[in-house]
Amino acid sequence: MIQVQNVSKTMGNQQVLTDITFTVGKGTITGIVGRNGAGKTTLLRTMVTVVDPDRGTISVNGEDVFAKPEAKASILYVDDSVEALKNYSVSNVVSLYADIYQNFDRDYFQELMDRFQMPKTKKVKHYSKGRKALFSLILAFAAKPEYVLRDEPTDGLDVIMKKEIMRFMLDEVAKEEVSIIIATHRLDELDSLADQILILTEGEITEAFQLDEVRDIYKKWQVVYREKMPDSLSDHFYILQQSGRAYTCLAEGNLQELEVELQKTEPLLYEELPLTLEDLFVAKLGGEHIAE
Ligand SMILES: Nc1ncnc2c1ncn2[C@@H]1O[C@H](COP(=O)(O)OP(=O)(O)OP(=O)(O)O)[C@@H](O)[C@H]1O
Repeated sequence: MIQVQNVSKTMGNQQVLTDITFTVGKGTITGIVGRNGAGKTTLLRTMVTVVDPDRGTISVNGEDVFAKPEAKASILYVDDSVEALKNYSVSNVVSLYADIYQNFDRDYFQELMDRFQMPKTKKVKHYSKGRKALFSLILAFAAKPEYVLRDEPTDGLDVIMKKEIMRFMLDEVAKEEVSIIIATHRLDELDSLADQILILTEGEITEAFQLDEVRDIYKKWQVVYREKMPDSLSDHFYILQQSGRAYTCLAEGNLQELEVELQKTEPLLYEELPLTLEDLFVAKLGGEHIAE
């Protein structure tokens, strides 16, 4: 388990992180979502001790990462270092990783390279942008860490590569019990992926959700009426979108009771729609979009 407790950091004269507290369990995906400049990268860099917090503690499996540097051996921060190694050959990068990470598993590395049909190129620079992103993750997971920190995992990638990268991370969590912390400005990327979402706004966690809890509390329906939606309902439903007499709305609370109320109003039709994170945050934050 990673425990971040009351972490604050000022850089220059700017308060970049304020009293950050959260926990990351084993085999889970945590999304840290925030706009540009919210402090996501600084938070990840603090977790791997590249940045020293002014206050607060970070521990991994009960050990303070600043007091006991070996405690951070189980965390791997995937940054753009593959870009810096682009002139190296693939085999040199693998040797470098095997030297740095004690648990680096060459067989697993090869298995992943084969699974993703990575081209048999000599130098890293011959990989496309998408392949470089995949290669970074293959290296990271082959190092067998317990926790992987990934900043903007799909920035600048095409839709197919994005899906491939996200599915890869989900597979690793399911099969290898690794935990992943993803910092992103895109909430939609985390749909049906994250277990926990932390919203970072100007260095503060302003919302924190466990997704399985949230999905028990909210439901999204599309409802069509002959006339307009009765006022008795509009008090309990957050209207995400209205097109003529068709409403896309979010219900919060006792969902069974609310569905009975909905049926009583005799809509022409109503159907449940899949709930997205974006719906939730638009509703919860009063219409303010977080994702871009
Ligand atoms: N070394 C530094 N000195 C002074 N200010 C810094 C330093 N590093 C970061 N900052 C400031 O801290 C704030 C948070 O930056 P950070 O890169 O952590 O945000 P972010 O959420 O990752 O943003 P992005 O999505 O744009 O990468 C920004 O306003 C940035 O200018």
